[in-house]
Amino acid sequence: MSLPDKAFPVSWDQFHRDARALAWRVAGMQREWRAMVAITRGGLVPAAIICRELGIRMIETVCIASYHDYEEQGELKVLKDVDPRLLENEGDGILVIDDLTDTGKTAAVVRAMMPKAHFATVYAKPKGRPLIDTFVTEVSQDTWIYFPWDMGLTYQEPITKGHRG
Ligand SMILES: O=P(O)(O)OC[C@H]1O[C@H](OP(=O)(O)OP(=O)(O)O)[C@H](O)[C@@H]1O
Ligand code: HPA
Ligand SMILES: [Mg+2]
Repeated sequence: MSLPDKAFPVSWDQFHRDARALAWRVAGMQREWRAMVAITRGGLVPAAIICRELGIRMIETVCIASYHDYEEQGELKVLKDVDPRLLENEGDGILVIDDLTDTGKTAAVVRAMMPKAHFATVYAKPKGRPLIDTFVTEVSQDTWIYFPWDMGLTYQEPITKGHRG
């Protein structure tokens, strides 16, 4: 696996704030949503925060698996489709949530199922941006976002070493 040029680590607290900021943006549209669709697995976390803020109680998933490393994404497999009732009117009135869009491939697969759905992600990279409607923070394409559920507390070397005498 090649290493990313830049790292963007996100704490739980920051993720909660950013997901809430996304909820504020979507709330500003003043639309009634028929349902929320979370793109698993990463979309489950912001979906839980945003459905609470927007009062949405009909939550569905679209389950997608892909092999990922920093630069390459393997083939995408849809493991579970959305309920066919949500596909009515090309997905109009459906709010689709994911943690981020990177190359835009995941969003494109789901967009093909529901072309009129509203796509919202917490973070976006430039290639994925055209595939989604609303996001909070953009990071450069050569940045890897480290989510809090993928991290743990570890010892950090001092920035300047050699203080032990
Ligand atoms: O725009 P893309 O290049 O398609 O990348 C974005 C997708 O990649 C990550 O999911 P991943 O496939 O790693 O699976 P996970 O959500 O189960 O962790 C992320 O949660 C997005 O769904
Ligand atoms: N971080 C975590 N998962 C990802 C990313 C990222 O920057 N891009 C695609 N999947
Ligand atoms: Mg994902």
